[in-house]
Amino acid sequence: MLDVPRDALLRPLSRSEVLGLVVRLTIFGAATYFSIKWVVEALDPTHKQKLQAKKKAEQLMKQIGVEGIKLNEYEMNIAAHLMDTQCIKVTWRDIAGLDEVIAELQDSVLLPFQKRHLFAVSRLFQPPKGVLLYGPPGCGKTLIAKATARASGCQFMNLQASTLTDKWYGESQKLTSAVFSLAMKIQPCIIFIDEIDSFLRNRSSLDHEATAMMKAQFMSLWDGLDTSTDCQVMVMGASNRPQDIDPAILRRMPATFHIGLPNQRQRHDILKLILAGENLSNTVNLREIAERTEGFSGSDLRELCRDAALYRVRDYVRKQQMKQIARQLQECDTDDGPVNEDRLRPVTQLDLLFGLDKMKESKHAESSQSSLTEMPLD
Ligand SMILES: Nc1ncnc2c1ncn2[C@@H]1O[C@H](COP(=O)(O)OP(=O)(O)OP(=O)(O)O)[C@@H](O)[C@H]1O
Repeated sequence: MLDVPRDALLRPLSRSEVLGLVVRLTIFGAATYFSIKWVVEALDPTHKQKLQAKKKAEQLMKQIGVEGIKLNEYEMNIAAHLMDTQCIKVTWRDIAGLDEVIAELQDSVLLPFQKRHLFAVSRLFQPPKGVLLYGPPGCGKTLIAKATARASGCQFMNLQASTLTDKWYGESQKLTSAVFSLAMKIQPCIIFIDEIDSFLRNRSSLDHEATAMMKAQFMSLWDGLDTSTDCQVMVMGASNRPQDIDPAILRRMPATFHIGLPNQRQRHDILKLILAGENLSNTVNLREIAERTEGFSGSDLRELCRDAALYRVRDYVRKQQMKQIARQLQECDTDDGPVNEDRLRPVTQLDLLFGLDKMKESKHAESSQSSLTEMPLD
């Protein structure tokens, strides 16, 4: 053991010794703090993701003109899901056959946002805090959400279920709370949740504790939007399976819009819009195609038209190949004109009918596959 003289232990420390001790303690404290921070960050698998989200969020916030607002780590994470509505290409004119839905949406959802001063006089005029777009896949829900975002002039937060659910224990709740606090900070804001059924589905006893808590918290924060009359935040959900949504959530979305499979008139309008600007032959009769596409969604119709348009490209390529072969056989020189004419023939009714048959076949195969997978195994 070190033999320290008793006097040295008992005498008071000099000023420089105290100063030296304080400096050493501060350096030790700082080194410990940064080492622990470094270890925690190294152990956190989401650290890199968080840094990227922060960078993206900062960039986005600048782009959408939100500056000078202080955000915490979780709000930064959520801010990465904001969309620059000026960059959204979809407008109302890109949606066919849904004029009634669009008019209703404009009156009940957009007007209160756009003419805030007129609506401020009464609580009855407040925009709905929840809107649900529901219907089969491929019928225009996402198109409508995008066009709403563009027309509203609001900030638009585009959330996927996984943004809030695929997180460490406890993180989901912090992120959920960040969704609402960020929306309040940057309001007016629409929080859009695609496939809201997979995110806020019927609560069951099988729910993980964290999921159940996150849902309860989401609802209570949502209710909180109602407490202030000048709050300009709205949740908009889209779903193919509204029957799977928790009834408590459905109650919070009083404005519902059914976007179903298009009827014959709507199919005609959609076909006209999709084929606008295409080189069509005089033989094309879109009424006939609309009549023969019962059960097709807007997205099926787009696929049909795409196939039809491709047939002429295929024909063009074949024709060019045939011409080339003929030239080689005749061994003639090139002054007969260029081999590559750059004009495609117009789309004909036959192309559309071929596209229709192909689409019907693939839909048939799809439905027989799904009926096979739905068959009980025993
Ligand atoms: N009413 C419509 N007018 C014009 N195009 C449409 C319409 N409905 C669907 N489409 C076409 O189908 C594509 C898919 O539509 P959209 O993504 O909006 O469907 P959705 O209902 O959101 O489907 P999902 O539920 O699978 O997300 C669109 O990009 C568009 O090309």
